Amino acid sequence: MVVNVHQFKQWKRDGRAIVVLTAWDYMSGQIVVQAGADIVLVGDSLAMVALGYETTLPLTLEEMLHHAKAVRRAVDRVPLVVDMPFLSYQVSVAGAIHSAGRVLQETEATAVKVEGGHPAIAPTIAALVQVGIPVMGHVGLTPQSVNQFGGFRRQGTSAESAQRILEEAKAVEAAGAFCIVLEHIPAELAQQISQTLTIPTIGIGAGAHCDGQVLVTADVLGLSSWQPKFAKAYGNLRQSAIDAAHQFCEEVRTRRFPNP
Ligand SMILES: Nc1nc(=O)c2c([nH]1)NC[C@@H]1CN(c3ccc(C(=O)N[C@@H](CCC(=O)O)C(=O)O)cc3)CN21
Ligand SMILES: CC(C)C(=O)C(=O)O
Ligand SMILES: [Mg+2]
Repeated sequence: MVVNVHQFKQWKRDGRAIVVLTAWDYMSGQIVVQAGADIVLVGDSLAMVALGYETTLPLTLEEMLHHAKAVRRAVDRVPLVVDMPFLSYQVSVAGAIHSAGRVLQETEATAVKVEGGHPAIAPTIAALVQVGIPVMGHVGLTPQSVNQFGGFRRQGTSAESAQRILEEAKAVEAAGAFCIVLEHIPAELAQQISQTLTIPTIGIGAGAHCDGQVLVTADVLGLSSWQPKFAKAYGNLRQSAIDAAHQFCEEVRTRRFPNP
């Protein structure tokens, strides 16, 4: 049965962990679907993982649409969430509806994800939900604010900023988001937010008390050239791939491939 986004609230009440994995093309989409992810996220981390940028900021809406369409061809029965790129939703509420509407229309995504909370983004989330676009929120380390933060730094480490992030999370829920990503914040803060909200929290570098977890799939596979400290590699695909490609190079140079 196809899961709809509202059922995840019941999963939270049941204590059933929600697993989110990212994808950036057809092949990575197939891999995470076959692995059994509950939600596939076309994260704007693809700017760094698949396109080689140093931050997520250069990714455009057009580029995201291109990647999300490829992922969609691999994702059939699992909810597909697409990150709204920097500048595609912050300028105005009407602009956000237009951008997010294009994502649903052109990629057949189930929902979009936007970074931030109160006061700037919550009204935008409410407007998207009102026109029928489900929204996943994202607070804490919101990578599109990397220049404001002065690096990909852990957020919510002072009492004041922890309070602000809690308020943002509440505003995101009140605006109608169906779930919320908590990124790179102290575990105790993530626990407090998870206990306060009725929508599920999806942690990344936010401790063990979130209702679900997300990681960038390239990190999980051990495929990334670089990954955050909080990520865990369950494989070593990068070295396996280099070894395989290197073996091909050697066999061609020594005339062992192709065989007669
Ligand atoms: N491969 C990959 N995995 C990710 O999880 C990920 C991306 N890319 N790109 C988008 C964002 C960026 N993320 C990041 C990136 C770096 C740190 C990190 O290493 N933070 C250091 C401090 C860095 C600094 O001060 O500049 C830390 O100790 O908190 C954390 C999250 C998470 N996201
Ligand atoms: C890591 C997740 C939450 C994300 O926003 C991304 O991949 O861009
Ligand atoms: Mg993102």
